[in-house]
Amino acid sequence: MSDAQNYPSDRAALRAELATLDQVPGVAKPDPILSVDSIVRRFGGLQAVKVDHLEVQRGAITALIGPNGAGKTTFFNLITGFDRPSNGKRLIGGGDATWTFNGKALNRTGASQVARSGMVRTFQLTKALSRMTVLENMLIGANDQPGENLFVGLIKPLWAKRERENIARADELLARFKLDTKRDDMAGDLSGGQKKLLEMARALMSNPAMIMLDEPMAGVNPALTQSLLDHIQALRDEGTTVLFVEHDMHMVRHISDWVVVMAQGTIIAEGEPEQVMASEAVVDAYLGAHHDRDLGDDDVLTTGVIRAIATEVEEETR
Ligand SMILES: Nc1ncnc2c1ncn2[C@@H]1O[C@H](COP(=O)(O)OP(=O)(O)OP(=O)(O)O)[C@@H](O)[C@H]1O
Repeated sequence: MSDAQNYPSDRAALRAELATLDQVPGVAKPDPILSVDSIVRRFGGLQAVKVDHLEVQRGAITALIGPNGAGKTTFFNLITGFDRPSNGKRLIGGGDATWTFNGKALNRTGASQVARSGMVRTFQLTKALSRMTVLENMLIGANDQPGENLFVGLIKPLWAKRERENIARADELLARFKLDTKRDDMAGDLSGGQKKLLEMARALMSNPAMIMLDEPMAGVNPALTQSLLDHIQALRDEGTTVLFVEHDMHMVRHISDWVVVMAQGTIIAEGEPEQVMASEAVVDAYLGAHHDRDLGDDDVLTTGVIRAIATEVEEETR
């Protein structure tokens, strides 16, 4: 995590810095790793995304929340090169959508190049390749697979060394995510939660500066919830920037340094978790679609409860 020295690794210092910002949509960040301008995506007559300006703070955990259909996944798809803006410069007569990551313009960049530039993502529905082993899935995540570079691919000692390094990195990550005992199992045999962990571990194979997680908690049983939270916080502590979409408000409250709220394609609020989630506009926008959601009640699933369940299950499966 090469950028770690460039920003405060101490969470309190980072949050204190963020607390000084105006809590308004599009507010400038002290050290943005991602900066997005004027991005629009229409599907027929529907304007799914219209973001005028957004900056994501380097080294922070930023949550992107909003009701179903707010445009969160579409926004992820756009900035990671899996979709193109309706006002992209690539299009004839296109407009002015621009976004830069680590100072590099990405609006003309395809998905694989975006990943190479250090911004990797996971998907709402896990994309573990079920007929490949867990280790093989991990190796797909490496940026520099031997077969990808013709020169390296032709010279056996070079690719053999690269392959060994990639396997070592995969084993290290599998151990970290407690998937090492599953290394040679088919990915299709993993539980839903383990597939989420595998996807996150695979995304880390390329040592990204920023990881984007689309609903990391969806389909994860409570036993693995704390483990996922711990992993995400550990990433931030090591200097990786995290941007995640999530409907689980407990998770958002517990681990985010900053929260961005989307509704009907636009950013309607951003700020510190406690303040944003208490704001009337956000509660209105959110509860409009989620009458059953409580943005503030932490009584039911406290971190302590989750941790206790996680420990129990871990002991059982050992
Ligand atoms: N490929 C597509 N074709 C047509 N409409 C689409 C397409 N992708 C998304 N949309 C529409 O764009 C809007 C935004 O969808 P998107 O999936 O980005 O929302 P979201 O905030 O991620 O929702 P959720 O929280 O349910 O995942 C929705 O109205 C959706 O139906």
